[in-house]
Amino acid sequence: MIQTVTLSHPTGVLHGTIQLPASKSEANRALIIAALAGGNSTIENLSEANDTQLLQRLLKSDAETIDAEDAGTVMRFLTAYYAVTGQQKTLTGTERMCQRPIKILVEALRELGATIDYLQEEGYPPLKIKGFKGNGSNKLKVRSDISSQYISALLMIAPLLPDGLELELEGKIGSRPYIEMTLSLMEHFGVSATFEDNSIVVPHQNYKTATFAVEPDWSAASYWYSIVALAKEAEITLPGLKEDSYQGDKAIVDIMNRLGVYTEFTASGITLSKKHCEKRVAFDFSHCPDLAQTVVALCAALGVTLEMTGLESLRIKETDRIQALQIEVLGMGTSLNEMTPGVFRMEPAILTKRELTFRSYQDHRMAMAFAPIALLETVQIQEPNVVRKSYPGFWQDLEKVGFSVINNAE
Ligand SMILES: O=C(O)C1=C[C@@H](OP(=O)(O)O)[C@@H](O)[C@H](O)C1
Ligand SMILES: C=C(OP(=O)(O)O)C(=O)O
Repeated sequence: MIQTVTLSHPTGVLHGTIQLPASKSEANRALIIAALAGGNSTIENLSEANDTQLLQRLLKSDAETIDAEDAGTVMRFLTAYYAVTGQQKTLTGTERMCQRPIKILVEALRELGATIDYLQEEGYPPLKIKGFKGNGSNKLKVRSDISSQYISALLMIAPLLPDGLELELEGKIGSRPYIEMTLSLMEHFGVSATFEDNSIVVPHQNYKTATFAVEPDWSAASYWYSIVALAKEAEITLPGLKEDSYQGDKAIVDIMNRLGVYTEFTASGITLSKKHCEKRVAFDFSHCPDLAQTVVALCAALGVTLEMTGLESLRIKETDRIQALQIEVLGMGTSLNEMTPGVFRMEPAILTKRELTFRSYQDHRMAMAFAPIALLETVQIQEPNVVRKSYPGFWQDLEKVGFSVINNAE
């Protein structure tokens, strides 16, 4: 039996204030660093995202077998955390998590002295973390064009290594703002590092306890930008969002300024309102990959010609997000095609027949990206519970601004 949610909006007119969930990316870094710091740090506004609630539980768990479920940062960050703290653990996850590569991180940790075995396929979870014997190595070359999470995981444990760590990043540095977020949170907890060109140096040092307040999630804000863009009339206030945020997904401000949404920064957050929308846009998602689904769904709904680069990392996330998008936009009468390697293009819809039932592929961002289309016509989203990963209250927030949200089982 497939659970679905049926969405519509009676008027297309929306005004309201929405308190976004806290950033799971910031929260999960703060949890790992606070655990490495020892003592009693305080993390304020900890995210209600399942990825964060899960990590908080697992860090307190004495279990030998740890299930990271579908949470990438939990899997990657805990692999490094258990290694450096010498904890013997079996680390597993969902079927999809065991298809998300982790070889780059495991090989780096092995070079530093960790003993880690693959329990099934070489290069993938589940892992058996068996111990750590520092071997004096503190210089690593690590590929940075697959996932920044490997880099962030190594950086957070780096100050505990006897001689610190010197990382040389090889290849294109993807999702760079997440690496910078990691270094910023490390600094907040007393650890200094340098990041010049493709080299990051973290001397041996101790973390200090601290108080850290997690910001509201800019990735979650992207769905509210889409809602304003598709509304007949709208003014939505999102308290707590800051222009000088640690989060790279604040890039949504400039992206959506071209797609019909104006952002006013106020002392208490941001207020979104409608403005002119361009008919042809091009964006590079190399440093904000989690925004791509939001933008594809919106441009398909608006009939905007969209060209995109920087989508490589989407293949190995909660689902193959490129393939999922290519399938789902077909139901909207358009297609997303790779014109040349790495360059994707989507033209305005040419078909009028629209089958607006969207699959979510066990991916929270597929469900949330396509939901705003309910402002144009009734939409069904399958497996709506996937939003718990980052934004458990998403459907309830839609109801706060007048959406009809009907849960049903097909
Ligand atoms: O470090 C993080 O918190 C994240 C990094 C990104 O992954 P990649 O670095 O694999 O692109 C992003 O997609 C993910 O949602 C969260
Ligand atoms: C890819 C994501 O998260 P993770 O990699 O941590 O599973 C996401 O939240 O879009």
